[in-house]
Amino acid sequence: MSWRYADNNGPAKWVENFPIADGPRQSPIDIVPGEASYDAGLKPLSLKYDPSTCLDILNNGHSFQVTFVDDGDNSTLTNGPISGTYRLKQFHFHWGGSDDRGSEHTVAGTKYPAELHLVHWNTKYPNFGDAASKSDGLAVVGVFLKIGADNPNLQKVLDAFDSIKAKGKQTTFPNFDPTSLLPGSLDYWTYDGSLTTPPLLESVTWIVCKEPISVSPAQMAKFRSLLFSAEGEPECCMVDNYRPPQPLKGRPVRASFK
Ligand SMILES: NS(=O)(=O)c1cc(F)cc(F)c1
Ligand SMILES: [Zn+2]
Repeated sequence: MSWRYADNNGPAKWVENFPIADGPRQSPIDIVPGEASYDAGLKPLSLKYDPSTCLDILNNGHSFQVTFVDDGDNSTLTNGPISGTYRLKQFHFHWGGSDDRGSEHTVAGTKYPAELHLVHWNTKYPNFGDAASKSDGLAVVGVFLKIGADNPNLQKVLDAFDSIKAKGKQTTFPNFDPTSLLPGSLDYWTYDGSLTTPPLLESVTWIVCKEPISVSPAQMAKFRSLLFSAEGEPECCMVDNYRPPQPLKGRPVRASFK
């Protein structure tokens, strides 16, 4: 099914082919800080990434993603709200057609221009695909991007865009350290949710960082230079590739900080 983000194939239509879109633990959500409950039992996040596991960068037609070798425990997430070890599989972003929108999660209704997702899978399962179908299979760390100073670490990713402009294009992307994209504080909110794109599987422990990282207006323009379309197809700019907030349906949102 060729889902996208336009009126005819976007988030409001996904339920036709993916009925879980109306499920009990869908993502993203609007995070209301005043309604989150501080949980002193939540541990700090332990993110330990090995740049040598960074493999390539790909335009998959919905976003671009940087993919990692995940055949060992070289790049992992432990502690935080999760138990066990989760391996980094890929990271990708969601962004808007202008700086007033683009993030998937919102904070008391505030939209950020973009949101980074670092996707990890639970090593109690044999691989990512299997984990993605389990209620405790995935853990995604979300980081908001806020307009401000140029971000030199992000620029390394943007510099690869000329090679992956169209859907299906891929190029090698060695030795990138995703730690360089994390904010100074790893204070976070956490709740049980889902993939925010089809198949919308309800297998994600969401870990959303309170502190954003910076992105400059020129860097945001670079995000918008990618295409949803493949070579030879009519050019369609890759923008507004975000799902809006979904009903909380009674789920608790916990904060790791006061
Ligand atoms: N956008 S997201 O992080 O929820 C996500 C991650 C993933 F690995 C696959 C998906 F289809 C969606
Ligand atoms: Zn995502």
